[in-house]
Amino acid sequence: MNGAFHLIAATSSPLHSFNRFSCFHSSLTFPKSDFFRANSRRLISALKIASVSTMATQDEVNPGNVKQQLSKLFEASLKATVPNELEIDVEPLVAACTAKFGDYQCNNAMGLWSKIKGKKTEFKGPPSIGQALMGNLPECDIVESCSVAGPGFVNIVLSKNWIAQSIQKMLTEGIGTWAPRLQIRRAVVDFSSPNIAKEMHVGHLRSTIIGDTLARMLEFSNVEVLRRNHVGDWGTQFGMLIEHLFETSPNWEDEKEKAVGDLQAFYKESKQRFDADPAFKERAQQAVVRLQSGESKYRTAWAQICEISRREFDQVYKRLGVQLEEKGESFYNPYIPGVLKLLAEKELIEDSEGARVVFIEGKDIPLIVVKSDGGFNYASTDLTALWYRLKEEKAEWVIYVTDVGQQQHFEMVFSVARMASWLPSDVNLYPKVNHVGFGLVLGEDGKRFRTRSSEVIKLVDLLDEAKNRSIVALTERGKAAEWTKEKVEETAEKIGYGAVKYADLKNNRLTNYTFNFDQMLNDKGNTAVYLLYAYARICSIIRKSGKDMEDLKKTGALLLDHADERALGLHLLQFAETVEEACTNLLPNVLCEYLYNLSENFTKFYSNCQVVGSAEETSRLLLCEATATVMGKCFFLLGINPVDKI
Ligand SMILES: NC(=[NH2+])NCCC[C@H](N)C(=O)O
Repeated sequence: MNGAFHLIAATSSPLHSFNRFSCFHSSLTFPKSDFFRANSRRLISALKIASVSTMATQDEVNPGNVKQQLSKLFEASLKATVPNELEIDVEPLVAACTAKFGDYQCNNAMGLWSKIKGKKTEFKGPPSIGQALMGNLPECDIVESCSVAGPGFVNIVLSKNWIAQSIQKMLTEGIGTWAPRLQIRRAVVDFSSPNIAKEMHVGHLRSTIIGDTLARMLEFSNVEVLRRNHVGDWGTQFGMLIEHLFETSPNWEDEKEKAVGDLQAFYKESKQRFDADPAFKERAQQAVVRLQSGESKYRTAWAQICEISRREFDQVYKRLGVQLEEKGESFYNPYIPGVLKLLAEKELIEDSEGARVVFIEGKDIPLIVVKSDGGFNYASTDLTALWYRLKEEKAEWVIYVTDVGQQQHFEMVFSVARMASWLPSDVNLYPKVNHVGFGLVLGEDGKRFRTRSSEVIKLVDLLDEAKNRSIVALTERGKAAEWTKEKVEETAEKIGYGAVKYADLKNNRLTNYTFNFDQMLNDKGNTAVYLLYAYARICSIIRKSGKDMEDLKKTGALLLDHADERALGLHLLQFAETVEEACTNLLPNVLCEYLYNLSENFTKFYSNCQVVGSAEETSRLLLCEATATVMGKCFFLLGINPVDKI
């Protein structure tokens, strides 16, 4: 900002756009319309407000976030437009748009009109408010021109030089400068969280994939993320497992894994005995008590069973490249009595039919925190875990990724935390909690995704199949002859696992999604395979140019003269606000959609603008580089490993 403010010249038709730089520098000349004359004094004060507020908030605003930057400008304009004495506080409503009059739109006029209608102002309706909002915009480098359309929408055309400069700045300073600015420092993401001794199923796969992406987006936003695997390692099922182990393998301690064999089969056997044999059931219940009271033999057997499960889970995490830190249900167990005491002191706990419960306003059923047999349950553990995360780990945002079926459970746990004042009553304030629910994974028959014999699908097998199918596809493309076996395998893993992740993430997470290998591994359409190919193509354009990109970034200039260059540039610049939206609203599909559109924009640019060998080669190579940088970051945030050669 150069300190001098430009005012805007209005044309006779409010629908007609005008050039923002068509007026003066140091002297203020007002447009001829009556409206602007009547408002001249307020315009000047608006400009003063604008200069102050921009300075005061400068370092909070993300330089890559267009929406945020425009909102700041409209905030100043709103302050100037709404007479102070009305005491109306309005948030700027700025959104990207595809209207032919602009790139962004400010939609405040109608809402504002409904608030001031009938009051004494000079406004005659939404269009005149729109005009004023436009007229009161502070001068800036961002906007090229504005116009008012229909019921007061202010359309904004961004300056292509500003778009180009912002991209070039990102190229030299790094894409980290476009990261969201969140108000928090530490978050917990509770995801994956399978149950020990049971199969990790496709629901856990969804949780793992979605949770990892959310954690990555938060980490990109410079938030410290505690990636928590809240494994189910403390249920009553351990009584039957341990008892079965002792009875079937007296030498279990020496035999270790051999004693258990296949954990799922072992679980099934012990469950069958538990259901069929009352004497065994009795012994199993005794075993739970002895385990929970800390008897060493029982603890050792428990740890051994957990270890076997853990190793199986790790095979899945390793394939997916997902980091998690296990703090299972058992971790919180010693803290439960203390936490319940805190709740009791606040008089939140009551006796009900032998159990201890918390009644929650607006809910028909209470949250049971101590069962009638005196034992703790899933809810007592989750309440305690939440307390621990907020109070001990000092997390400011706790996010739970599970299927939508658990929504009610989490709503109740969150309500109790609010009743205990661990959380503010305003759900939008930090510390904050969110349940990130997701729908079912369906098979092609439209039913729950299972094996033909209706067993739970082993995730390792599923991922292996994605990889093997990718090897077949690469072989068909002649890569097996061209590349080493390792390279084929590595590429197939990236494509295969990437395809599974993307197929899940691209849907709105709340909807059920159908698992279909043919669809997700198709190289056309909105798939990871298509996107990975697009990325590899861009890398190869840059490689084949033979230019030193680091050098070009410093010496070359990026211009966006062709319409398709401008469209691609604008889309690149919208990365910052998109990732912020995906992250704050916990919606990875928003980022997927962005990535797909980016690839489409690039294709259009590349088919209409010659890159290598053209007069604009330097600028266009920089645009290719920026596209590869943003795409690469999107892949990273989605947990997909790109390949630069396919
Ligand atoms: N804090 C939590 N409750 N996290 C989710 C746990 C998911 C649970 N183990 C399940 O498999 O359904």
